[in-house]
Amino acid sequence: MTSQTKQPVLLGHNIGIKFDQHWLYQGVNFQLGQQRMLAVIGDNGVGKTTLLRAILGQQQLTAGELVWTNPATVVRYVPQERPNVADFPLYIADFVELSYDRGWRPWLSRAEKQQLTHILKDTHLTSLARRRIDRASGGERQRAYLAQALLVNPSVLILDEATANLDNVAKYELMDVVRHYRDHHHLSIIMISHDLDIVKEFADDYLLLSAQDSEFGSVAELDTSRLKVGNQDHA
Ligand SMILES: Nc1ncnc2c1ncn2[C@@H]1O[C@H](COP(=O)(O)OP(=O)(O)OP(=O)(O)O)[C@@H](O)[C@H]1O
Repeated sequence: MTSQTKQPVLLGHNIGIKFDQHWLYQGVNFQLGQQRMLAVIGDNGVGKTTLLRAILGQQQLTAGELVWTNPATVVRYVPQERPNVADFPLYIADFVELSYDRGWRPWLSRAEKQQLTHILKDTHLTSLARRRIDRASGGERQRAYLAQALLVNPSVLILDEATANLDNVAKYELMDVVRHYRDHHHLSIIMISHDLDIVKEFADDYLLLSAQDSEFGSVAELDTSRLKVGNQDHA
């Protein structure tokens, strides 16, 4: 069975969102397939982040529904890199392990330590584990956010313009790790991006949001003439 014929992880049916009597969009249909990368694209202000917020349960839909095939799906989020946001006096390894809910235990279990070591290696942070996060480069910090999200073995990862503000090398380093987890760790991904090069290189499917006629399809068939976006993420 190919990943396309597997049961989808998330279905969006006839979704509409309205603020102050104004519809952002209506009749939006899409699906997130297992081990697929879905790019959410569209003009500034069309409502991409609002849709992600709905997927994360932080925004009510005005119409339609979002259906998780498995309601216990573990979802994690990687934000946009913002210079000076990560102003923590923490080592990268300590920052990454903040994901663990350790309860009353001040230490990590052996399995947790092994998982941390593994994730730091996969995100190319092993040699940087004792570097302070506030002194890391933007690309390193973004990989630390990614490592933090991956530490708890999510089945869905949401990237909100996660490559914005990164140089080309750092963008591809980050997305290569995401792709590896899609292919080898059963991860499904939803990413907002204004970077068409990244979308074409890494995404399988796209959801083009628009006030009039949103469109869902395979990236291989994406007609880029409908897009105003360039190949650069914006801040
Ligand atoms: N809670 C809210 N109440 C009223 N309007 C809102 C609310 N949340 C978002 N909006 C409006 O909805 C529109 C879509 O916002 P959103 O941030 O989802 O767009 P976007 O496509 O992610 O934009 P960008 O590409 O610029 O990041 C904007 O005009 C925003 O001001």
